[in-house]
Amino acid sequence: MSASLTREVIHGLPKVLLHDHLDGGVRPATVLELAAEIGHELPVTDGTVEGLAEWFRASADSGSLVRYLETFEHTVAVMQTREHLFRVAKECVLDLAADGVVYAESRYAPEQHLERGLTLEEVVEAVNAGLRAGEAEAAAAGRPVVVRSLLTAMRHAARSLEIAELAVRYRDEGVAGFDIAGAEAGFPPSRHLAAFEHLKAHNAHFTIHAGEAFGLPSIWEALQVCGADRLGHGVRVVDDIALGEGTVTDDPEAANRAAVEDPSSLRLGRLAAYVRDTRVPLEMCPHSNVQTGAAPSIAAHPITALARLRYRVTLNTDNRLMSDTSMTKEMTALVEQAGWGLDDLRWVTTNAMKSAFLPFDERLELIEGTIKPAYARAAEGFHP
Ligand SMILES: O=c1[nH]cnc2c1ncn2[C@@H]1O[C@H](CO)[C@@H](O)[C@H]1O
Ligand SMILES: [Zn+2]
Repeated sequence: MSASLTREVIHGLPKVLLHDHLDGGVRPATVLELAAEIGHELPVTDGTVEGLAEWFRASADSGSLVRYLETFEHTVAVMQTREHLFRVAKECVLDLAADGVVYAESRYAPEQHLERGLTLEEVVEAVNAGLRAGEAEAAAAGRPVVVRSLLTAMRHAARSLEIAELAVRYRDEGVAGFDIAGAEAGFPPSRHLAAFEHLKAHNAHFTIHAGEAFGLPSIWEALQVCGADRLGHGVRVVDDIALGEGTVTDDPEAANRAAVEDPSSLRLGRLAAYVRDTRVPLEMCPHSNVQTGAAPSIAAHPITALARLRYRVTLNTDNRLMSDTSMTKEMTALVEQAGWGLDDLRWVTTNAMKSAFLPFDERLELIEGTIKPAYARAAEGFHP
């Protein structure tokens, strides 16, 4: 089946994206134009869109999360006014719609957009307005997409309670939840307990970047101390899955094979079992992980073993600009390099929709009304 599952077919499939950074998906042409407008100096001087796009990709391709994150300086710099935030948010929605995304959660850290005098509220309102404008334009063009935002607090900073309060205040105006991001090592999520307590007191949703650059203690804290609804990445849960004398982490390619041929040869530790038993959604981002060194390659990415073990796996882009990716590209890479088929793509899409921070009835409507029928039609195409 996967032989005819071409990039074009995949492009036409509905997709659900839970983990996409607004400041990680700015169009390179927009970075170039806005940087010139505000006088922000960019690291490449040839003045071409291609040169800048390549600079982001290559700089992010360092094997280090810290260096990957340094590139955000140049997108955050051009997202400091109402007009610019509106434009970036609107273009994000249009780009996602063009990629076949039908539901997305776009995250960003309001505290990073105050350099030119905006308040936190003004930042959120400008992004919201841009998202709504993008939805309207995409719908008018026949590509309807629902986009909600997640407000991120930076884990090295100290504003998480304020940002959590902001997320609760704007929950009925398009903000679906909260997130913690930034360099992981040395900044455990438990530093932000007050924020999580506030969210729980108000029955609000949150996810935490955990188990990306740092391993099991980070995942354990995110779930058992903080109470996260989902895990951003979570890929290092495989440190707690034994294979032979070692773990999946030691030989992920062998683990992917073993998960298909003999799943019982993979033995889950207590934490790995807890994550699977309680159906914790994993927001997995293969290309980003290869760039930051969290995974060796697409073929050997643990997403395949975790999918075969029936974890609640979702597929995401993380940062479309830095990781030079899209949902179509993530899906196509798994089909071409990791043996995924149409059933797998439908499954991760449905998993993501089930795990969205959107009211249950709205999730169900997208699953029943949009996702299932489109995948059923695609499946017929393979069996005429
Ligand atoms: O993969 C990631 N891991 C941790 N932090 C990230 C990742 N991608 C982006 N950000 C951080 O999240 C901020 C808000 O969107 C970005 O500015 C970046 O610093
Ligand atoms: Zn991320």
